Amino acid sequence: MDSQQEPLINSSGDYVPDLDAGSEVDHNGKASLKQSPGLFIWLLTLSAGISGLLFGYTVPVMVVGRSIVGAAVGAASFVVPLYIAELAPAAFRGRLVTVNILFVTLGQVVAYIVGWIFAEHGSRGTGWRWMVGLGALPAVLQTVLVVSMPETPRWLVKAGRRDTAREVIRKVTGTVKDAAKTVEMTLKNIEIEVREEEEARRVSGRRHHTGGLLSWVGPLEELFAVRRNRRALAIACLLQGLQQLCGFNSLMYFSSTIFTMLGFSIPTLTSLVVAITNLIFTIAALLSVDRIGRRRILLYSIPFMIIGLLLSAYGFSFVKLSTDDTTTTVAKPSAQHAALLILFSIMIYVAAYAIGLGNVPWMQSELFSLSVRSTGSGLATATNWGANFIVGLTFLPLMDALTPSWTFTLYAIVCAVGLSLVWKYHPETSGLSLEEAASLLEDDSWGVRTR
Ligand SMILES: O[C@H]1[C@H](O)[C@@H](O)[C@H](O)[C@@H](O)[C@H]1O
Repeated sequence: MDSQQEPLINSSGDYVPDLDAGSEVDHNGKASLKQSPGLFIWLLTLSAGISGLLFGYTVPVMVVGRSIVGAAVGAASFVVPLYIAELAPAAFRGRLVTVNILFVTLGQVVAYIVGWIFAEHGSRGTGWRWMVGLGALPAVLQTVLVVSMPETPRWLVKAGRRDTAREVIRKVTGTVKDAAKTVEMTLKNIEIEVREEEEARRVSGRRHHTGGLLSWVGPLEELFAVRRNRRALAIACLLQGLQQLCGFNSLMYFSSTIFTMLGFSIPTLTSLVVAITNLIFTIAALLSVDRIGRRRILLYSIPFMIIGLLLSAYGFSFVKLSTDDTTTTVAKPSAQHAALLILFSIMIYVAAYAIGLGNVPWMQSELFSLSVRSTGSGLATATNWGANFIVGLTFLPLMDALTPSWTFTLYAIVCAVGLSLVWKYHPETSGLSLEEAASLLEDDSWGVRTR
């Protein structure tokens, strides 16, 4: 497999199903997260994909296998944060969505370790099959757990199952002070929003197809026809696009290639440093995102990403490299300081990413009102995987064509543009109920207080 096939296999398929999954969950009371056939399709595709990777002997079969796994992962990456956001109490929503990302980053660390163990000690012929096959274990665990999970209260209210919705809210609220009052208020807010949306739809004359193949048309129309929905979509896609176009996953996919070029003796272990930094700072985000706020945490962290990228660009200007990953070009001793500088600046970049851009975009569902929440989140997730695909495919060619220094500078420019757009358009949504957060985008300043 050459360096061009590798990113193709890495990203193929991940963004394909998100739109579909979006309409599956919007459903207007006809399907649900748990009962939907989506779950079973997801499981089937995941098993089929993993089998393709396990038993495939040619690159095309592997691309197909990886695409199928990608389809399942794409759907899950959008449904899981949406489900968490709809279920979580406002004060903990950011933290709970970040728990999901924490497990993603933990999974990445485990994957690196498994990869390293099989690369060092496994058989050359079959070791890689174990690497991909072991991915089935967490999927099976997830399947077992999903069966016992409740529907979200918002879906239940829309489906006319008010008492069950109250029961779920009660369970989630627990025994906090004034719990009974909180439960009734939450339920009332959801009901008001559902009623207002039905009323708005009636006035505008828009009709939603309930269920069936065309169930995605109504929410899609409404997403583009209503100003606040368009704004929500613009912000969600901006963040998801930025999360990938800032270049982070080129480090995830190619850090061992980069560290080999820099002359580190065990590049897989050095890459592990990247994954572990990501994990540790995602924990920091978990502890602070609801307190600091989504907007502020992005405004504080993206400048450090820019600094990290520019420092690496500077470091790369001292090292002469070849991006051909089949040959190991050991850097001269004079370049060793530059290599350490690059490692250090990459860690600054990764830490800053993990605190902000790594997780805030996944809180996208709080920007959308209920009727378009899953369609909007689906489109934004598709933007994420689309951008991921582009970055995976272009990283090595860019390193060749522009030099590593300019490639990292380019990512810094993307971050700077993103930072200014976040400053201008991203409102603070932390601590607000989903209903309050979505209504922020009504006003002309997009809910942004720039002071
Ligand atoms: O939020 C996650 C996380 O930051 C991962 O580390 C990254 O690989 C994913 O692309 C991103 O969506």
